[in-house]
Amino acid sequence: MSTSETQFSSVLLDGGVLQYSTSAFDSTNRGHRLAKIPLLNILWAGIDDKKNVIVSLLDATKGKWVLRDVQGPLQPKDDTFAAAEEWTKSLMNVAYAGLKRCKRLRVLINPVGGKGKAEAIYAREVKPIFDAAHCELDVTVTDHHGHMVELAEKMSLDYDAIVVLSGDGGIHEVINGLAKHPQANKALRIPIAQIPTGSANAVCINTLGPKDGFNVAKACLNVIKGRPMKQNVYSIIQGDKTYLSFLTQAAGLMADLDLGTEKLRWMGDGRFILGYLKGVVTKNICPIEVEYKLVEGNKQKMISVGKENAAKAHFYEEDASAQDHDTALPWSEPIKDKSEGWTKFDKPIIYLYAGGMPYVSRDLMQFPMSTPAEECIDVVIQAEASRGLMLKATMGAEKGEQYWIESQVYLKVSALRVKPTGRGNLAVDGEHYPFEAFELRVHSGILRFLSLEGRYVTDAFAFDRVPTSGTSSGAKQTHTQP
Ligand SMILES: Nc1ncnc2c1ncn2[C@@H]1O[C@H](COP(=O)(O)OP(=O)(O)OP(=O)(O)O)[C@@H](O)[C@H]1O
Repeated sequence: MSTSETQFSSVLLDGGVLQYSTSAFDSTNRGHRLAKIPLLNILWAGIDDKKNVIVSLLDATKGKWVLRDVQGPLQPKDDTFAAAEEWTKSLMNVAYAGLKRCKRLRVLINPVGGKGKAEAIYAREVKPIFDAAHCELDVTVTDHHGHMVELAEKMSLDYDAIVVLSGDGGIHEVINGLAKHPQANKALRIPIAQIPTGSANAVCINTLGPKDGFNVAKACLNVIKGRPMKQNVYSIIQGDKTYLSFLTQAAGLMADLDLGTEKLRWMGDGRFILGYLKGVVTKNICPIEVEYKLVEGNKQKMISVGKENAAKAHFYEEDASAQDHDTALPWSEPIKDKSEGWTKFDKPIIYLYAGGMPYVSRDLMQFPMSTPAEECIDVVIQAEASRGLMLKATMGAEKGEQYWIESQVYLKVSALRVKPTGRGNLAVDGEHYPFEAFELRVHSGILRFLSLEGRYVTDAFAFDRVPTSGTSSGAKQTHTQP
């Protein structure tokens, strides 16, 4: 791309970066700072009514992400205008290469999730960024629990993405609403993105990485520039009801710590640590029987596949609109294989935790082997262990180090059955569910989350760690093989 020889002479496009001297746009700026902005961060380039060239961008050069308009007046010569127009068009082409511009967004805001600041965050940070990218916005603020289910169930399907300002409970409601939509197959294929305004915000932590998981501006950039990434969905059949889940199913300590700390939402994700410590002190045995269909139970084998998958992008190649939307939803078909191929877990359990994304919160990478690509769900069963070992499991939990603890059984399964034998808590995607028997199945190729990288960002996990002997070797897990 050529640059204009007028006031754009110091603007360069080099290696995917827009590089400019601040004086090129702003003659009042005497600093002449050299700014380098990745093309990814360019939201818009154009010429306004007053003949100002404006480039809207997210500037992260000083650590904090700031929405910035860099602009400069055109010189009153026709050829300058033509050159500037060509320049802005070229910049837009490279900044949006292969991507749709001016996305139509269905924005749903939960005003009570997390610290209860979603509406203020939307007005102050989110809307200005979406406006700068010329997105078309259709916004609703929820007014009761379950409202997102109702909105998703009835929504028009004419959107490029559903943007959820909420925690993971909001996403859970959206997918369950979409599943009830008269055109559920098509509805569930609309890409979903989260803006982190809940407590755990696992969708953001996994797709943007733990460092940027609470970065609202980057989450907005993901909405604008992200592409649909594969995301498994799990059907949970409980009695005569079917629910969908995308993140976790927890019973025992891990459910108690989530549901038992809901009144502490003001603490943000700190409430989960408090809940875990309380659970270690009481160390209750979870009254459940667990059966599963094993896909892989060897931690070392999982590591080699996991490492490969973690480095790849898992974007959908096909156009979502080209899908056959008339096929029956997979979970509406009856379960055929009632009895064959199931393995029963035969030890006392402190908790059962199944999940489809590595991070369940910023402080806990519970499922480091989880990738968007596999047709299975990762299951962790914490067999009865000493309090010391359970506390040890918190050390390095943000890097998934508890994976190596032997008493933590780690499995990849294609189906899971849980049957309570007493009283307790069941949390699905962090939401409260009846503590009753359920069966879970895995479904791939339906749901899409927006992502910039096409993978879960698990760089903190040491895939190349050499197992040592002793309580944390983990590699000796063999009793779960079929
Ligand atoms: N206007 C509202 N009034 C009351 N409850 C609401 C309203 N809107 C949404 N909710 C409920 O708020 C609950 C919590 O939402 P959400 O899960 O998104 O936040 P969180 O629990 O703080 O975050 P996370 O799930 O990331 O830990 C959900 O059960 C949802 O139904």
